[in-house]
Amino acid sequence: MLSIAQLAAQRGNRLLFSALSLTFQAGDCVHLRGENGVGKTTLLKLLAGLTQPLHGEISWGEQKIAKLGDDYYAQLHYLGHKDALKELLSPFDNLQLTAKLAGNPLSEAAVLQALAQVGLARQSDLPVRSLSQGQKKRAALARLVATPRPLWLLDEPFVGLDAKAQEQLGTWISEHCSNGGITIFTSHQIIPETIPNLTELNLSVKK
Ligand SMILES: Nc1ncnc2c1ncn2[C@@H]1O[C@H](COP(=O)(O)OP(=O)(O)OP(=O)(O)O)[C@@H](O)[C@H]1O
Repeated sequence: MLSIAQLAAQRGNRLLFSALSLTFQAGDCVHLRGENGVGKTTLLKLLAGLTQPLHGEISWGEQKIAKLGDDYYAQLHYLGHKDALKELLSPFDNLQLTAKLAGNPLSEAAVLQALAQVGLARQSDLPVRSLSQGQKKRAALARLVATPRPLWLLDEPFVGLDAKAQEQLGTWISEHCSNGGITIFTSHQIIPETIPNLTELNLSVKK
């Protein structure tokens, strides 16, 4: 369970939201909505432990994430606007390196299988800089399928993907939540119908 209590966030000198209290249970699949600049990315970064709140607490289970540190990071996948890929390395090397740095090394077969699942079997050895935007997004998404983690925090994960890949990602999100995972994602796009049980959280009306 992920919970936030009396959370307030400020960027620059602007208060984005305050007194935000929410609980996300196992199986929750949440579409974080709201107008540009309302603070959706900021909230995802706070939940990922990448930035600090002005006030309030975020807890995973019974413990504060600030206290859990690496034990909390090992529970989540965060995919931001930037794909966090090393442009000179291949999708294969990127995925293997990321998994190793996170303390979950993957076998060569597991890396290749994940890349095949995201449709990059033929591009697995090309430098990321030579891939299209959608292929780069797929390379980043390979982390989700390669290493199971209960919490997925995804910022605009559908951007750059073709219709089929959007549907596929929708299916993975849906399966993840059906299996007791939590997914919180932002999207200004139409959500694929492959995510049937979606909760909407509009940050504009929570402010
Ligand atoms: N590093 C920063 N320094 C100062 N202000 C920032 C910084 N990052 C974001 N902001 C401001 O914080 C506000 C919220 O930004 P955020 O990216 O969280 O919005 P968002 O709801 O995700 O928007 P969008 O729908 O456009 O992606 C914006 O007004 C933005 O200008």
